[in-house]
Amino acid sequence: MVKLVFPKDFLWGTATASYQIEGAWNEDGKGESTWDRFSHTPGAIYQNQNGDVACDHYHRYEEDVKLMAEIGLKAYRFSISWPRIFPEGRGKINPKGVSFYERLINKLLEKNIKPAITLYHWDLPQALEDKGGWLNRDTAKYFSEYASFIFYKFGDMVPIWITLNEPFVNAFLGYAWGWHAPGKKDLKGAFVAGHNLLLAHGLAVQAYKEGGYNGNIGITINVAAVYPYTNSEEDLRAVQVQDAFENRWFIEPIFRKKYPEVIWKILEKNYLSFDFPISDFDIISSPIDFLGINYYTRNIVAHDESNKFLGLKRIEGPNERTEMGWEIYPDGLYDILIQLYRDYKIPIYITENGAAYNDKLENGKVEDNKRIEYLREHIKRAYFAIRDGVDLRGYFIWSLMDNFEWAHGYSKRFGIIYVDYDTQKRILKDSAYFYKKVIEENGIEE
Ligand SMILES: CO[C@H](O)c1c[n+]2c([nH]1)[C@H](O)[C@@H](O)[C@H](O)[C@H]2CO
Repeated sequence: MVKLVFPKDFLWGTATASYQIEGAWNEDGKGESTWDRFSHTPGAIYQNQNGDVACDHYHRYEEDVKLMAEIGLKAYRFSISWPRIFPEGRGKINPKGVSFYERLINKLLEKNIKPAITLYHWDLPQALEDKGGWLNRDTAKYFSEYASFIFYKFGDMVPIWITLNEPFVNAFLGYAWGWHAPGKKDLKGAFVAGHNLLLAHGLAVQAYKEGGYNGNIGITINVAAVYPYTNSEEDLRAVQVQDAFENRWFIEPIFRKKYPEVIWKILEKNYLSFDFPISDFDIISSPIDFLGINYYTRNIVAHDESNKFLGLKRIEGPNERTEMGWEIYPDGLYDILIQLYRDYKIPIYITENGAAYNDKLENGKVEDNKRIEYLREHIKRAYFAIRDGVDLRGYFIWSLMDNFEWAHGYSKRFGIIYVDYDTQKRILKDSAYFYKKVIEENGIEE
């Protein structure tokens, strides 16, 4: 067996998000978030579950950091709950919220685990949503105020900063299709929300750079490698359109100061015009230090004129799928890494990769062999991408522990740590021991 050894300082981590693990939804002065409101709305979430308690990480963070150290993590990606810091989104600060994150960061540093902070992972202060949320351009300014405060408090303690998690998902699932908070259904509004999210990103990057902090800042984008159903001209064009919409819409403004032309033309054809000030793109394209990508699966697309927006349809792939119904396609990770590095020549972190399986706790163990296989195959593709020239800096498994999977509630388990929600007991799955070995050996058997 050939050993695939990663670069010496390659960062092995896991990822979580505040609303999905913290609980304490209205404790110690925290303000309501859009996800508190959305998950309290009957019918929004599987079995009307919510994140009120989640993994109770707010109270159990010390135990959780100990488990991270037991696995040997080099880094831990987590998000800060904006309304836990600014209950109303801006103005009054909640000192108990600041103290929680200060204690968490110090615990991580004590264990030599690098904190990687996501400033915003979708839990917007409800008070700002009440003023229009991401449809209101002022929210971008409020975000930069929030970010500036967080940088002021933790900027010299934290080496990796991510402004936003997946603006595409927040904008389109939250403002176009109604599947996520705030549950709106307006396609034009989703593009406006997406633009204001990018503006918020750019303002936060400017604040970070003006602060002279010594870490790195970037953004996390969800990406799925795209393949044609056939090699027909029409299907090849469908690939271009899908790639531009789902992968590049939030990347091109940062690196090229404009939205992908192919989509812009479709919007104009559908009478969706936007008067985004050109000066916004100078802010949005403030130079970042890395691109974070979340990769889970690929898309196969075919031309479909009955789809009046993008003119395409998705085709199910032939391979095995995870509990989310997502096709397992590790080569897609290699392909998207090669494509993105070819186009933007910027350091990349895989800020999320992982799989949901119907894990069973039996005799105190969780034998999640399918997840181990999923992780092994994707880690191998990460290695091959580095071998072939990609400046890949790190890999974060989604997720450290089972948690609240948005509209699916607790029905999908992504963790390498099993959470018994009745007792809040944590049990390392076999995949945690697999990952411990990968980290110890800084590599994997081919
Ligand atoms: C296509 O998957 C997306 O890129 C994606 C998958 N995931 C995500 N984004 C989010 O960043 C996480 O909060 C989810 O818990 C996680 C698992 O669903």
